Amino acid sequence: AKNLWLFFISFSISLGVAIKLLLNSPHTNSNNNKNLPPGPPTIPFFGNLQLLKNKTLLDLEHFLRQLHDKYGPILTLRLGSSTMIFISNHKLAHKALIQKGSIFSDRPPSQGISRITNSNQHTISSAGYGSVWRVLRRNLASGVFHHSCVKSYSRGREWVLSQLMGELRQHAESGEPVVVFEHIQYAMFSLLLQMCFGQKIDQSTVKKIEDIQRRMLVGNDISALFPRIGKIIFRKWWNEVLQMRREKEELFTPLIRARKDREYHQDGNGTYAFSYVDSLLGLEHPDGGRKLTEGEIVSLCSEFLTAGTDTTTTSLQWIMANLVKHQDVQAKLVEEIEGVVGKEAEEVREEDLNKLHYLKAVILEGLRRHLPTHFLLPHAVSEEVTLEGYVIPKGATVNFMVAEMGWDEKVWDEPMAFRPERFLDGGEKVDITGSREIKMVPFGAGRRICPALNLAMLHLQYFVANLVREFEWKPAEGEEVDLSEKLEFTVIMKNPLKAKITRRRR
Ligand code: HEM
Repeated sequence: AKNLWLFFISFSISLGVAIKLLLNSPHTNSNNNKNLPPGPPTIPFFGNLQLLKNKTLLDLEHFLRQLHDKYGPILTLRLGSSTMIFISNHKLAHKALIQKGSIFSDRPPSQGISRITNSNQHTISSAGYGSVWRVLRRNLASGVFHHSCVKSYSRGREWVLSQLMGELRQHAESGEPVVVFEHIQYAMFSLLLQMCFGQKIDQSTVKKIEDIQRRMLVGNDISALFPRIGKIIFRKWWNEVLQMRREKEELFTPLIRARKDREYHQDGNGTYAFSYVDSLLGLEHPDGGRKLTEGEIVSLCSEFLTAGTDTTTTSLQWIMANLVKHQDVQAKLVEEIEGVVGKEAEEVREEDLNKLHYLKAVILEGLRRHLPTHFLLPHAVSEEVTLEGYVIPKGATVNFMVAEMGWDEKVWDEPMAFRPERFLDGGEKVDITGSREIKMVPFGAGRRICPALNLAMLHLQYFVANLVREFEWKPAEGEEVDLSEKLEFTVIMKNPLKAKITRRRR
């Protein structure tokens, strides 16, 4: 069984999703007589074994869709003693995440090896709703992602963009089709590494860190199935993960120590004002005011990189694929950009982005139609609570099917079409934070909303604008853009986009 709910990967997965959820929600037998949300009949002791037939999260999603048609927008599934609630409807999600946000913002406890990789739930995404989470999240959201701090990385973004453009120009000149995913993934990774460690990192270290992050993500945490004895039964696997963790510490620790005694200033040469590590080194742990340990900082940096790269890269690829498929949308976007920056400008600058309304509409449509994470990370309730008259017991895992919400025919006109115009003036108004109402919430909503929402939007706008401004994107010869989905850590393109690019100006 796979445990890609280990961390961000809760978005991905297989039949193990169900099993892992079981482990995340112990001691819920006492829920039998409560008025839980409806669901299919269960087999005593085992629960809904049909869940296990779903090999991937995409299968599970299809299965859940059928159940929602039958039982309504909120349903209960059980596996063993675990209770899992699934919510597919935007109004209910709003009630839970916003109106009852203080109760629905907890996380299920981590099991197995994930306790080691997240330093005992000392990362933002894994921490329960309490003081550790609050301190870590505030540090990231209002420190590192503060407008002025994000702005101080604009030179980093320019540098990464120029590297990316250099690689793509070679393809344009040779006429070789480009598999854009590989290039944007590397670019996004180097960008986040700079923000994390405050310095440009050489290519071979970037590759090594990328590799170790990936290996840890795809690993199977079988040990989580048997929290008490997993370490003994799956000794080999356990040791492998510990070894990977050591490798990660060896790579990260020198980068962390390098920040310890330095002045934070921008020297114009790739050293940036204030990095994530700098903020963590200055942070006081809520338990007794101690500093964070190096191990905890490693886990937090790792979370930062994982959370930020796959999500953004996947979204970028989906958006570019749609621009290749819908040449009219691409042409309209180029026209808008050229109207704002002029035909000969070197690049689309960050200051220009706010003037590009169609660009924003294209990004939003990309996020609505091809959400990289079809589910939010699993939530839990901090106390028993009622929702729509149903009891949500403490210990249950609450899962929000956010992709479904963006495809709801009752909310969206022709939801499966790619039509950015819907977001233009006079079109469908949307608040992607979901505070007022939920229509599409690619970043979640409420207290656990993605703290990097603005940064992620900036990255998407900046890269898409520059990619289409510099090159004309067409399908590679003999290829069609195939929008089939495949689940890895996020929902990616089954057949990665292959495009032929030509420069728009010399
Ligand atoms: C297109 C890009 C992105 C998307 C679609 C996205 C989406 C999400 C979603 C759906 C969640 C879960 C919310 C919940 O459980 O209710 C989340 C959480 C989180 N994201 Fe993002 N994200 C993106 C980029 C980033 C970036 C760039 C970073 C950091 C560098 C980041 C850091 C985090 C963190 C730390 C959390 C955990 C928040 C918490 O539990 O309080 N994300 N994101």
